[in-house]
Amino acid sequence: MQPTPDDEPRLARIGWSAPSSPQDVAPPQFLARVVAQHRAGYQLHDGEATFNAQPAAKFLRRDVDPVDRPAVGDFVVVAPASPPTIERILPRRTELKRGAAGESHRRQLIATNVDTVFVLVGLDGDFNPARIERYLLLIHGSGAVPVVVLTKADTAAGADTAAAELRQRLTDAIAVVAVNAKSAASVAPLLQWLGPGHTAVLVGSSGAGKSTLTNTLLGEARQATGAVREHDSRGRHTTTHRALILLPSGGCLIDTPGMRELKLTGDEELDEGQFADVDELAQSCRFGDCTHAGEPGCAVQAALADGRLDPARWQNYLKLRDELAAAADTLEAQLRRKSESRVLTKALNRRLGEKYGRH
Ligand SMILES: Nc1nc2c(ncn2[C@@H]2O[C@H](COP(=O)(O)OP(=O)(O)OP(=O)(O)O)[C@@H](O)[C@H]2O)c(=O)[nH]1
Ligand SMILES: [Zn+2]
Repeated sequence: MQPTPDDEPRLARIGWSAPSSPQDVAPPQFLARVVAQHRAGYQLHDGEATFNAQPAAKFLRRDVDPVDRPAVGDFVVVAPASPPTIERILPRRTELKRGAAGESHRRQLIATNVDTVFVLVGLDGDFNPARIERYLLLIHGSGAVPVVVLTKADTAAGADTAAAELRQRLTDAIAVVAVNAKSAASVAPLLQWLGPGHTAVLVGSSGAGKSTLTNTLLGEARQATGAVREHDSRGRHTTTHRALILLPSGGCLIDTPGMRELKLTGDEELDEGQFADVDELAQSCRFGDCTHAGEPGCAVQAALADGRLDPARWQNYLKLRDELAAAADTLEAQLRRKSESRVLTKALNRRLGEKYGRH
């Protein structure tokens, strides 16, 4: 059974848009959205209120891949037990991932069913086109649409030039909007990505204006006042607040701490959309494995020579490729260290076994 028409407005508030295939939700089970994940369980929103829920036992089995567990943004089928229990995850429209911090090499899901990722960059000291391209790379493949939002356009000198330069550097498919994040009129162009049934996230470094923009979109200063500084069990600060923000425009924003720290994992590939022209050139080189470093019949060098390819753009492509390669190397080194430490442990156990007769 599909959600009844009565449910639609309620679900639209939490970013629900009609699924491509019918979802059977048999009452008393109901649909809700994961808005936060805590050590102790999940926080869900049913379009009217938030409540705590537990995952069904099947999600906790050790052999379940973490990406197959409920994540922030998921629409889930809930059984109204005490506590309410997440029984099923509905198919995801999009998946945003990042490299896991620390030991693990696994990629972590940051959020699902996100339609738009606003990449916030201040037009002040923060402005760094290369970092913007890294963000775009991360978003590429997630299914979400990136929009670059240049904040502080009201204070920065040369804002127009910077925006124009960035537009030239990026593919036309990526929107670049310069705003004063404090002004409702100035951020109005962003509302086209924030209508009913739409979900967006804000990413960008500290001070880029994420809270400011959120407040302006809300029309009230709720983000700062709603945030509470808490100590978790390891004594670290964690900011807890509502992770799913329902906007007056009908859309919603997901804001989780993890979202704010997107980073490269080495798994990403160069965005074909972003460098379609370069890829096309590279494909017409005489040698399939052309390194474009001076081989005969190199289409890239030819295009550089006759001005069809901008040298800055080519440098940029190379730099990004190197960064990706470096990230991939780091990943590989991590994996190697892990397997080496396993081998060392085995050797140590063997020596202990020989010395003390243990096996
Ligand atoms: N004039 C102007 N100031 C802005 C704009 N955007 C942000 N600011 C200011 O920049 C500072 C940082 O903005 P925040 O919204 O706190 O930045 P944030 O991205 O939420 O930062 P974190 O919470 O550390 O991640 C604040 O003092 C804002 O008032 C803008 O478009 N114009
Ligand atoms: Zn070549």
